[in-house]
Amino acid sequence: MLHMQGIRKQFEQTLVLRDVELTLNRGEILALLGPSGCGKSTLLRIIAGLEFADQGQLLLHGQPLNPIPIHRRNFGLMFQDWALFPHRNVGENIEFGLRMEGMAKAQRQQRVAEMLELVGLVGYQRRSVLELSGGERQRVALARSLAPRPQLLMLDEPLGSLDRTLRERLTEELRQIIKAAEVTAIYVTHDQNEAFVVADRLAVMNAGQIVQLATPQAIYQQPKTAFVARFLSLTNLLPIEQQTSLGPELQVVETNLGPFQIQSSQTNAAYLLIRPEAAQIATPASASVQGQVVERSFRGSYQRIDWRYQHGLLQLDVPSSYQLSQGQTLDLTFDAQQLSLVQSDH
Ligand SMILES: Nc1ncnc2c1ncn2[C@@H]1O[C@H](COP(=O)(O)OP(=O)(O)OP(=O)(O)O)[C@@H](O)[C@H]1O
Repeated sequence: MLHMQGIRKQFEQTLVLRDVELTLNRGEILALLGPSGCGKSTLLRIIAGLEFADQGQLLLHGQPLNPIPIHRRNFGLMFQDWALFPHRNVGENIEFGLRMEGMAKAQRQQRVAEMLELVGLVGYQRRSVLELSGGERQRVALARSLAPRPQLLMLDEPLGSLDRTLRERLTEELRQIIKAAEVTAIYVTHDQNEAFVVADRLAVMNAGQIVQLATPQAIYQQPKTAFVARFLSLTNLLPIEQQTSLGPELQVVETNLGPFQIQSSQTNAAYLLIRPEAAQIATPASASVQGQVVERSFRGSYQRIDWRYQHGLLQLDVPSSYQLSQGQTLDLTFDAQQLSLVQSDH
C-alpha cells in the first residue's frame, strides 16, 4: 500500500535517514523500533507530510505521495503530546475530524457511538475529558484519530506518557482496537516489549537505517546484527574465533565457551548469541561447561543468574524450581535450538 524508496534526510550536517526502503502492506501494523535519535519520528513526519525527504520516493497505491496535500491524504495521527481539547467533552473530541470533513450531524453522532463502542467507552460521550484517567484519555485520542476512517494511522510513542503497568495493558488493547478497525498502521516506539505486542512486523532502526525488517518472532529468533540483539536485551554475544561450514545449513563455531554446532546458513558470523533460555542444568553424564553462580534474582517462573565460566560471564535463565545459591558451582549445557549466529554491525 505504502512504498518508500531511497529516503534520505539531512538536518544541517547530520544525515538522519540514509536510503530507507520500506513497504507497508494493507491492514498490517508495522512498528518502527529504535533508540532515541535513530530517525523514527523523522520518517513518520515525512510520511505524514510534515517534513520532506531530500531524496527518495514515497508511493501510495503506486502513486507519488508528495503532490497530495496533507489534508487530502486521509492519514490519522496519534502523537504522545497531542492533547485532547480540554474544553470539549469526549463526544466532541471524537467528532472533531468529522466536523472538519463537513459530515452531517446525524452521521457524526452515529460514528461517535461506533467509536465509543470500539474503544470500550460507551456512555462516556458527555463526560469532560478533564475527568478521565490517563488510559481513558488515550482511548479517546485513539477514537478521535480513527473516527474519520483514515487509510493510514500513524502513532508516535502514543503511550509514552503513561506508567509502565498501564502501558502494558493498553498496548494489547491498542492492537485489538486497530485490528478491529481494519486500519493500516505505523507505530513508532523505542520500547521493544511494546513493539512485540503491537506489531505484525517490526523495522528495527539504527542511525537512520533499517537494520532488520521481519515479524517480532523472527527478529527475536534471529537478530541479524549485534546491535539488534543488544537492543532486544540479548546480551550474551560471544565472539566467534573460527567458523567452519559442514554444509549449507550447518555451521561449527569455536568460542571461548567451547565449540557449538548450529543449524544456520549464516557464514562469516561475528558472534554466537546465547539466549538466556538456552541454559540447561547438566546431568552427570552430559558434556557440560563448568561455572559458578555469581548473582541470582528471582523473576517468578524463572530465575536470572549471572554465571561465570573460565573465560567470561553470561546472563541465563533457569527454572525457579532449582535451589541455587550465590557462589555455588553450576555445570551447564546449552540447547542448540536457542543459539544463533549474528553478524557484526559493519
Ligand atoms: N527539525 C530538526 N532540525 C534539526 N535536527 C533535527 C530536527 N528534527 C530531528 N532532528 C535530529 O534528527 C535526529 C533524529 O530525530 P528523530 O526525532 O527522528 O529521532 P527518533 O528516533 O524519533 O528519536 P526519539 O525517540 O528521541 O524521538 C536527531 O538527532 C534529532 O536531533
